[in-house]
Amino acid sequence: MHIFIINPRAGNGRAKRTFSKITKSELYQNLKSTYYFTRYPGHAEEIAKHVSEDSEPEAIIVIGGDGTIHEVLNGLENSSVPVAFIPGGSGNDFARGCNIKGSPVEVLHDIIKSKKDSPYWIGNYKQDDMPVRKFVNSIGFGFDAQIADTVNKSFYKNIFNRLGIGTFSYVIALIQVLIHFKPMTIVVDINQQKRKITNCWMVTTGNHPYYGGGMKIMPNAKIQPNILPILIIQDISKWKVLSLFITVFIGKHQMFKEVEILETTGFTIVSDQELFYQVDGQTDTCRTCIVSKQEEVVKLKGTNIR
Ligand SMILES: Nc1ncnc2c1ncn2[C@@H]1O[C@H](COP(=O)(O)OP(=O)(O)OP(=O)(O)O)[C@@H](O)[C@H]1O
Repeated sequence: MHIFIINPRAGNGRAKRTFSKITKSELYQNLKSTYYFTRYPGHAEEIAKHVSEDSEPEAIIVIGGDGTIHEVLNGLENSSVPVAFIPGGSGNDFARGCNIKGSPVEVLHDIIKSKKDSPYWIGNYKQDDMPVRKFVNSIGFGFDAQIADTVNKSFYKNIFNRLGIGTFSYVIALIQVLIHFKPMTIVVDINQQKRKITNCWMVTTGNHPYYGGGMKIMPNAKIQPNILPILIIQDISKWKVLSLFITVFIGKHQMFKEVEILETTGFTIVSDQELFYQVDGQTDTCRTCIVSKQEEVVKLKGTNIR
């Protein structure tokens, strides 16, 4: 039995339309399957928990965006259940990172016909005294989190998404945040060494290179066990931040001397003040956060991970 979880709100209804196209295919009609539409934020997590606890589905097929796959992988109770993803969101960085390409029916074909699952190493994060959760794409603290928050609350996100230029929202939000942003002072424990970073703009890590709808923020990140690259930006002028973010799209921002990328197995970030963070595009605040790579793999179906 294949189980579809569809977020009808993802991509302004794109996921719903994608599922509707799929249901018309012979491939779907010959498949033993059932489906669930999510009804509210957090529902995909509940559905994934329930179906992976109570049964052994052949695969859970997610149709949505990064927020939906984030919820499903956080709800997954049984890591032997394979998961597959058909992009239907607005940013779709997870699909980009896993090299999932083609029309929805082609992607479904790859999922159903693939003989081998690909391992995917997700990350864990633990904010303050909250339970450990998982991040699928990236987690970032500071400037990028404030941009994500501004985009999520903006009136223009849906307009640009509908026009197919969703990344433009990030450019506008970047300028809005840039005007008021105050760099932070944090302590980061990386590779058993504590560093106090003053005038810090952002600290970000990811399981693959992409975020913000295609920005290659972690150019060297690979889908791999144990290693988490960490990117730190500090002591940079506001004008330089603008030019830096232009180069992020082609992954060349490493050439700025204010950008540092280190390899870690995990890190802890501590701040005296509430710290904005984004995880897979959703935002919140915390004072401390422990970030690491999860040892247990997620089994992915239908990807072309290189
Ligand atoms: N029925 C629903 N009504 C409102 N929100 C929902 C519903 N179902 C799920 N959600 C929420 O929708 C949010 C956005 O979903 P998702 O991130 O998958 O789409 P997106 O934002 O369009 O894509 P991306 O993150 O790739 O840019 C999720 O955080 C999820 O909690």
